[in-house]
Amino acid sequence: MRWRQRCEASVSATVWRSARYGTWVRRSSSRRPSRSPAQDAEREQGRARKAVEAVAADLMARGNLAGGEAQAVLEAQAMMAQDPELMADVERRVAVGSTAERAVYDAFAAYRELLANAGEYLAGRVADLDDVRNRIVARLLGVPMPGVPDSDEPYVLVARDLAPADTALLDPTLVLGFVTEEGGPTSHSAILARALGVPAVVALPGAGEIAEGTLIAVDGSSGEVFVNPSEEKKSQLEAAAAERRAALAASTGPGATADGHKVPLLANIGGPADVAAALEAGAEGVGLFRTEFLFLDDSKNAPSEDKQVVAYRQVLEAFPEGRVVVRVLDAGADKPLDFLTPADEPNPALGVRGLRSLLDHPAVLRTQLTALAKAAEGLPVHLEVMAPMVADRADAKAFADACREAGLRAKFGAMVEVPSAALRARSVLQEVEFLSLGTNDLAQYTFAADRQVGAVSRLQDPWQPALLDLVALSAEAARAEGKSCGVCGEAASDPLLACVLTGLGVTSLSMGAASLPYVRAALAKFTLAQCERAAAAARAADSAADARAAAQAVLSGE
Ligand SMILES: C=C(OP(=O)(O)O)C(=O)O
Ligand SMILES: [Mg+2]
Repeated sequence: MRWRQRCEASVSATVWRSARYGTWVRRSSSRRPSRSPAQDAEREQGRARKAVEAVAADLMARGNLAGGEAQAVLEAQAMMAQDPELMADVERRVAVGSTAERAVYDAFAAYRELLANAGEYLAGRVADLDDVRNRIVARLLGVPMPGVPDSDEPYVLVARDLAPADTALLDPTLVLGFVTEEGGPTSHSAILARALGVPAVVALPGAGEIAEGTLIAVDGSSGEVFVNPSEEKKSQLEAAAAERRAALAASTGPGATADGHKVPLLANIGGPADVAAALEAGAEGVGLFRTEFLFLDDSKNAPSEDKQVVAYRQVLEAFPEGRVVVRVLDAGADKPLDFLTPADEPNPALGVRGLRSLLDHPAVLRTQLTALAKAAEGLPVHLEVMAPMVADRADAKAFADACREAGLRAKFGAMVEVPSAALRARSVLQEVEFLSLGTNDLAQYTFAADRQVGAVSRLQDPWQPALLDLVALSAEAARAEGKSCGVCGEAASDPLLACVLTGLGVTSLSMGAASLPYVRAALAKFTLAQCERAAAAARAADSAADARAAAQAVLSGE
């Protein structure tokens, strides 16, 4: 039997027996607690506060033990637990009669909805929030915390989903791989699996049917899980894994092809908390700083200029002399904000979002640009600022004018997320100095396939030749204008596709920190001419699957 699911996590393979994550414990604390009225509000509020503090301290302690990327994730979780607004909400709910556990559950539910609707990146944090809630509720109920199985034997962990707090302390000599039924490419279980260096396949339908003790092979590079694999399959996978490990170990320094064509490898970050992981993975800078996180605390008002200056400066200081590309607020559609996004749009993805929304609220854009200008003052960093959802030259001009008016000393750029901007890239480039391809939205608008609707995910595949054509058009236009054109959508994090994008003429690649070593190793294996041949072969195909196979065939010399 063989399951197949898109590659979501690390790129190596393992063959071992499965063991199940303690889901019963998880369920006991993730179920909504009953609503028996609290007798003594003050006492309940005290219990809630104590539980929150204990869970935050436990998460911090686990982070200290784990170090590295896991520490940043766990510290972010501890901050979620201690969020003053959440605590105030819990106390309000207790004051009107909830028990502490029920109040925690309901307050987290409200926050959860906000995150889930805030776009792919932030939606990926929902699992972390759920875990914090489960831990607090478990403590209040006096039941054991969620946890991984105790075992002296190495095993492959099969779970509905994994919490960072458990994943962080896993011993990679015991846990040889993960398979989860839930989660996504940006979920922390996938990210931490990559950091641990074990193969993982996430969001695999039917994973829960794998019985404890079954022999399974997990191929993180293809996203395949083989149940009871043949001897031949086992040795094939083991040989491929050994080869990849050797390539990864040899991959350091700036991104470049085998013949020295430089392709700067940059990190996508969602805020200062992601900087440590980016540096550790050797990011040469930041290619996409999503600034939406700053706007989530208060859905009614924009954050003050001072608050923004502090957050931006923290990021800029981390990359002295490096390049940091900041994207101005991308509100609307999958990232709605009450004070900016019209409530009654019949089709929000085609409505007032991204730059359109900022041009309708010039004061919000002005504050953000002024804050960026102040944050960069006196720093040697190469600041670049770009706008999401630029459709044409007029959009690009309006953005560049706003940047100039704010006194911003930076390069101004346009994201290419709307097909019209790719088709008329040379015209857009008359107003701005660089392009950055947001392939997630570009796929959505090219194929009229909502990125939040699973039923049309076939069309969201960045290997679709039509998408590759638009990438090529943008890169050619930038080259003709002597300007740069990077990719900051998910496409850049697929090592094989990264080689194809390079062959199409893209000048930098930006991705989640965890993908950087894999992309760096893949690029270093091939010359620019090979990447160009792979790109031509992919564009000549008629489907995403054929494009991938054609590029693979060229690069493996078939
Ligand atoms: C990078 C992109 O932006 P986001 O995913 O934040 O919309 C994109 O659309 O590819
Ligand atoms: Mg986008």
